[in-house]
Order: sequence, then C-alpha cells, then structure tokens
Amino acid sequence: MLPSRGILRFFRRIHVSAATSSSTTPSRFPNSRRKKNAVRNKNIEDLVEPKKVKHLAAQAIGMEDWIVGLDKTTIEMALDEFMRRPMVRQLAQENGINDKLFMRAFRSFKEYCTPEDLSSVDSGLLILFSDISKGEKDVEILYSFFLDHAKQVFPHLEAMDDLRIISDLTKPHNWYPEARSLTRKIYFHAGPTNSGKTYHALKRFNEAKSAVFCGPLKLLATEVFHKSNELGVACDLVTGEERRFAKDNHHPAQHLSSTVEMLSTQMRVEVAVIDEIQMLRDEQRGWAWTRALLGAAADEVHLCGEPAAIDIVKKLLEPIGETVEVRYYDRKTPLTIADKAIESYDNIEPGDCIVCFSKKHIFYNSKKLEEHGIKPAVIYGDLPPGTKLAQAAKFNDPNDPCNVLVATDAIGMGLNLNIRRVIFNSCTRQNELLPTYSALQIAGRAGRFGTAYANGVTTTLRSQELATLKTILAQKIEPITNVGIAPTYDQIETFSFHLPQASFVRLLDLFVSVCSVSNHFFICTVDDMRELAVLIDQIPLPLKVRYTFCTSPLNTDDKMPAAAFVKMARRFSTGQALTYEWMMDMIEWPPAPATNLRELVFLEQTYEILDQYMWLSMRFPDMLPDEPAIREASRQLDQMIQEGVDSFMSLIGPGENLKRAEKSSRPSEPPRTEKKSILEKLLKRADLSDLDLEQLREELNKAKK
Ligand SMILES: Nc1ncnc2c1ncn2[C@@H]1O[C@H](COP(=O)(O)OP(=O)(O)OP(=O)(O)O)[C@@H](O)[C@H]1O
Ligand SMILES: [Mg+2]
Repeated sequence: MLPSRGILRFFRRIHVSAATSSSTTPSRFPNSRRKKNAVRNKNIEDLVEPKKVKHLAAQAIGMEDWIVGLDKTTIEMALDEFMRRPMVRQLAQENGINDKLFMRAFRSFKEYCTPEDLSSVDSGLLILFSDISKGEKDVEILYSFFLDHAKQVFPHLEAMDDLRIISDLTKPHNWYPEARSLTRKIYFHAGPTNSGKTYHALKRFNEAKSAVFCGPLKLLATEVFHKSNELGVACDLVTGEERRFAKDNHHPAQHLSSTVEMLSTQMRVEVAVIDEIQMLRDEQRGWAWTRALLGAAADEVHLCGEPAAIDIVKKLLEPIGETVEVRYYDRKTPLTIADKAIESYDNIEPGDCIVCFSKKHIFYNSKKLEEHGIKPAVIYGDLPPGTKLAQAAKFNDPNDPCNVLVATDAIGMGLNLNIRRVIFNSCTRQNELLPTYSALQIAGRAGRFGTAYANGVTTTLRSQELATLKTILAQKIEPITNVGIAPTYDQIETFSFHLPQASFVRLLDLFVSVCSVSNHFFICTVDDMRELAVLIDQIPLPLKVRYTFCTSPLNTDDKMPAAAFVKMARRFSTGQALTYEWMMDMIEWPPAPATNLRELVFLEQTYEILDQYMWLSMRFPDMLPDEPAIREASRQLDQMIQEGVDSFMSLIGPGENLKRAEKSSRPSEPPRTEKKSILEKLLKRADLSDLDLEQLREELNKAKK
C-alpha cells in the first residue's frame, strides 16, 4: 500500500478536498515500491502495550482483621489455580482475551495482587483471597476482578466490539452514496496491450458532455490532458501535486484527466474512464482502482485492461446490481519474441529500448551504449516529469538522432513510445521472477500501432535469459481473485476516538490487525504510510494533518527528503507558514549543476522535496502558501536534471562508482543479486558473450586497482 503500495501503503494520494472536508475519500498512495504488509501479519495482542494498573491509595478500616493469615504465597497459589482452570480460559476467550493476552493480563494481575505491602491491594479482592484460602469460595470467583484488571491493562478490550464494527471493510460499495444513487452502465474494454482499449474508451470520453479519466501514471494523465485539449475538448488536469486548467480556475472544464488516486467520488459526470483496471490487484495502489470502480459517479464507466480482471469486476459489482458489458479487442500489431538475445551492444538498433529494474542498471547500460557511440534517452521513476517527457519526446522524434531508450518499467503502462524492440536487461525484479502480466505489459510497449515501428519484438540482453523470458511470456495470466482496499480517513478517525491514548502509528497497526475484509479483498500494504508516521510520531499535529502528511508519496528510504519531511512537519506544528524563503534556506538553494552521478541523485532528491511541498500545498494552501514560487524553482531544477541526464556520459565518467549512486537511489529497485561474479559464472559454463567479457574486464580492472 501502502500499499506503495496496502491498509494502507495503502493510501498514497489524498483527494484535493480531503484536508478541508470530512470527505470519506480514502487516501494515499504509493509509488512503485513493493513491500509486504508486515503489520498485517501481526495480531492485536502483539501490538497493544499493557498499561500499568495502580493500587488504591486508601484501604477499608479494619481490613487487617479480615485477612489474618493471608500472605503472598497463599495468594499466588490461588492465582495459579485460577490460571489453570479451563472455565476461566473459556470465559476470557468470550471476552476477547485470547491465550497470549490472557497470560500478559494474568502476569499483571498477579503482580497487582502480590505487592510487598498487601494492604495496598483492593480490599474486596483480599477478602476473596482470604475466603478462598479458607476453602469457603472457589478460585473462579476471582474472574470478574481479573476481567476488570485486564480491561485496565488493555483498554482496547472495552471497545473491541466498536472497533470491529468501525473497521469492518466488508461492504465498500456502501461508501459511495453519489455513485449508488445512479444506475451505472459499465463497459469493460478487454484485450492485450496495444489493442486500442484506451483509444476506444477515450473516444467516449471526448464525446461526452462531462468526463473524467483516471490513469495509472502522471505521464499518461498528462498525455490525455494534452491530446483532449488538442482535439478542442477543454480538459483540466489533476495529479497529486498539481492542478492545471484548460482555461482558468474560475472556469473548470467539464473534462478532467487525473491520476486514479485523485478521483473525486463526489464529482458527477457522464463518462468515467478507469484505465489499467487490472491494477486492482496491486499490493500498494490496488485500493485506488477498487475505489474508482465502486465510487465513480458516472452514468457510463469505461474500464480498460486485462481480461484477467473481468470476473472479479463482475463479482465486485454484483452486490450493487450493476452488470458489465465486455468488449474484446485483438492486438493491433504483431509482437514476437526474437530467436536471439542481443549479446553485444554492437547489435543495438534504432527503436531499441533496454528495460532495467534498477537505476544502477540504467546507468550501466547507458554508459555501455555511450561507449559504443550510442547516446540513449533515459527514463526512470525518480526523474521529474519534465525530464521524463523531454526524454520521451527526444526518443519519439524521428528527426532527433537519439533513437535508443534505456528505461525502468516506469514506461510499462499505457504509454505510446516509438519502440520496435523491448530488450529485458533481466527477467527478475527485486529478486523475484517477473510475473507474466508484468512482462507482457512491458513487452507490449514494442511495436505500438501508429508509431514508426508497427512490428514489435521482444528479447533479452543476455542469451541465458531468453529461455526464461519465453517461459514467462508463454504462461497464462491468472484471473484476479482479490483486489486491494483501504479504509477511509473517517474510519481511522472514529477508531481513534476509542483509543485516545494510542499514537497514530499504533492506531494504524491496530486498525490493520482488527479490520475485516470479505473474500474478494485484501488490505493494501500500510508500510510506507507507517514509515512516514514513525518519522513524525513525536511531533504534535492534529490527527487529520498527521494523516494527510503520512499519505504523501514521499520515499522515506532517501535520507535527505525524509529529513526535510520531518522539518516541514515540525514547522507546521508550530503554526508558522512554510514559506518560499524558509524552504529555500532549508534546501540551500540554489544547488550546483551535477558533475557526477551522486550530484544528479542529490538534485533528484531536492526535486522530491519541492514536489512534497507542492503536494502538501494542494492540501494545506494556507500553511504552504508559496506554491507558485516553489513550482518555478522545481521547474528550474527539472531543467538542471534534464541537462544532467542529457550529458550522462560525462556524469558517469570512467571512474564513476555506479554502486555509490545506486546507494542513494530508491531501494525499491535493489541491485540484482543473481549477478554473481563473472568468474563464478564462467566456472560453470564455457560460452562467453561480449557482455560477459566486458564485465570480466571491469572486474579485473577493479581488482587491479
Ligand atoms: N482504431 C484506431 N484508430 C487509430 N488509432 C488507434 C486505433 N486504435 C488504437 N489506436 C492507437 O494505437 C495505439 C495503441 O492503442 P491504445 O493505447 O488504446 O492501446 P491499449 O490497448 O490501451 O494498450 P495498453 O494495454 O498498452 O494500454 C495508440 O496510439 C492509439 O491511439
Ligand atoms: Mg491503454
């Protein structure tokens, strides 16, 4: 969730109005990192902290006479007997105290009943112990005292029923009254990549009187925004960080292109397009597609995506009584798998795109290409949008000498680039084999209809991976059975009323551990949101502000942006506005142009901080009032980064340590671990490719130094 993905990496982006209204919009989410929801696997008893129960100050007069002969040992014996009774355990279970909690509560109870000075114990209890020691009462009589004590130790027990009701996420279709007031017509444009799914949905988008497009990427939303306006259909753009108007903010257009997280479920339109609907399955961002599917308040909802999502979409809409009309499309141009891998950079041709899953490999391949006289365009997730667009435009321009692209799978969704051949640098991402749907998405970028190269080809860089790619691509895409879901802010807030002492981090953990979802859903990963929450846990902020801060798409793995995030939260908490001057002072503006990769990464991270400002400014314009000036600074920075990327070769340089640059990059893309020492590999086999030889040369040179 976070997803991010996800309860919650779940929430990556929050709706624009969320900070100012009590909207039921869930929030957040994620960037492309994939993490498991560690919190989800914990039980509530692992999360709650026992509270210390104090003894009463005053005691009943004459107590000493009633408890003559009672001592600590007698009490301990009675308690141990109590603890062993099956009936006691059963009663405890019925009160929500499972075995683990029972033992923790029991230990506390025992400690409470046996202090150094027995007279500080509750007199009613002492009398019971006295009666038990005389055989006048059974130990089970202690249960009500134990239960009271357990509720003081674990206050959540008192509110358990309420907490379960609040965190019941089993009927998410009921969260969207606006959509439920309509009988929506749902169309599913299904087919492989490059089959015209988005094209057909966008046709309806442009024909309609009012419409919203929900895309998976900022780049795609921006493409739709530009294309619609070029067609004469006035269209605004909304992403997490920006709102652009076809005309001006006094005249919002009837058409809106946005990233899926930004959809307002209160906005009534004729047509809603939800692109890449199979993203419902995404561990971090899935919640945003589920929310859009159930919550888009449109007469017609057009879904575009893999046929693997058809059944689950039908199931999700069943309780609402909405039916789905499926329209199938075939791929418009052929896509073939090459017989041979690339093997040598000498075999790189115009229209080639090398797809890598880490920045290190982006840099490595760019360097190699430039050594072979090829100057590639470069696209990866951390680049600012202006740089990405400029690189894509350069690559797409038939008159530009740049005709080779090196990119991460950031290009994997819906984009139309002039690629003839998609070359996989590797078939594994984060040490896991690429899933078939992901490999098909990426390979599907080759041979886009209407581009210079109609016949798409895919292959690998190294021959030993080609068979793996073939196997992956030959597999059937499994139908999607579960979709992501995330709670709304209101649910978290109500939860907090019952647990006023709990910090926000604990609140999140408790929510994830208690909440219930039905069969077709999973809670998106909360980890990214939680990481942000941990950073600012000690800073006093109202819940809604804290929540909003934590739903921002900031990457906490990068130290510099994380530190800036804390400083911004701290300043916010003092009630002082985050001004342009303050921001510039904090980031020591202006930065120097990058002369090496590390400095380029520094610029990217500075950009991330400015981006964070713009994101927060959309939600708290009064506290972050200088968005225009910050945007201008971010534009300048985008330009500097663009120049840096354009002169990649000089940045990488012969002695540049790619590992060091990678270290500062997102660990969402860790280095490949399967890349063993080439010497080890050679020991196992006899064939040697050019790439192997080059790697060997490098390793030997390094060893020499
Ligand atoms: N009928 C058509 N006439 C003209 N151009 C078309 C037609 N259908 C598709 N195209 C163009 O072909 C390209 C691929 O189409 P589109 O982006 O709709 O494919 P898709 O199925 O959505 O692919 P993906 O799964 O990768 O998102 C686009 O540039 C689109 O404009
Ligand atoms: Mg598409």
